[in-house]
Amino acid sequence: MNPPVALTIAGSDSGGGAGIQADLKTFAALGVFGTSAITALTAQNTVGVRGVHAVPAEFVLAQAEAVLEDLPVAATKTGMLATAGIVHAVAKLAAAGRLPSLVVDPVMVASSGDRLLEPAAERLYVAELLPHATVVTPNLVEAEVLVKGSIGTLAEQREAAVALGALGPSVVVVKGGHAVSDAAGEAVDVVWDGSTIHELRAPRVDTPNNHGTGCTFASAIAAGLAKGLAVTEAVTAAKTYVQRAVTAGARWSLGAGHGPLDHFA
Ligand SMILES: Nc1ncnc2c1ncn2[C@@H]1O[C@H](COP(=O)(O)OP(=O)(O)O)[C@@H](O)[C@H]1O
Ligand SMILES: Cc1ncc(COP(=O)(O)OP(=O)(O)O)c(N)n1
Repeated sequence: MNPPVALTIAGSDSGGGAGIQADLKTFAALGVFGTSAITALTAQNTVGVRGVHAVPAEFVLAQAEAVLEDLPVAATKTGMLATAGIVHAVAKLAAAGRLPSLVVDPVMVASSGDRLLEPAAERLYVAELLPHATVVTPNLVEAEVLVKGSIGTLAEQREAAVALGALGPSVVVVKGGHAVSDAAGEAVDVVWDGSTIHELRAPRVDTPNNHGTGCTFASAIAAGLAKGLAVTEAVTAAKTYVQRAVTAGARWSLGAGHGPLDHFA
């Protein structure tokens, strides 16, 4: 029997911890056949991003269309989209109904602090891409940019999730890997499912090896959707998967900075 197929539209992380590399490892670990459209090459390691070489938007589309016209893609995930041109092109594809079960991880800045998205592209997420998302998964900083407000408490994280829901996605997850003041010892993600809010909590793993957590979480959601899970089930399963990968990756010592997760734990 054929495996389910998922497509990731994201950037390459030469260090292997985040981006396309994390997405494809996640898909494979979860029994999903992964395909990709690469938006940018990054010269990156666990310490930081040394350079970004964006792919022209037309060639990102050419990759996605080559995959979509041949393979039975059941779920899609976007990560680093790099430029306003690429966000616009991907949004047009989504608006045409070509990107099934779309998980949008609005990657803006790496954990090292390096920018991964042109500032001019931020407003296009709101205006063009989020209305077509099945799930959007901003971290706290990305949620602050998208809702134009600051998030310092769990109550504000919840308010941001509701505000993002008004922008069009079916489900919103405001991730709490970057702690808020009243979530001591836990990584708390706030989920708005279209009508109600709930929290996904897990013990915060004390480790520097957290590079690629966001990419891994969003791809795990896409993998769950490709396998036919309901959206909130896919989100819950992704939280369990990322917790396992962070916990196992904490045993590793790869690189001098923020090391990768163990996707095959
Ligand atoms: N140290 C940690 N321990 C446990 N879970 C974590 C940790 N860091 C991040 N997570 C989880 O990983 C997922 C990605 O979150 P986050 O790190 O906020 O995203 P991003 O990588 O986009 O900044 C979330 O489910 C979050 O709760
Ligand atoms: C090519 C590329 N894409 C995305 C990221 C960011 O990864 P993410 O998992 O969102 O977060 P950090 O671990 O970097 O905080 C990246 N670094 N490179």
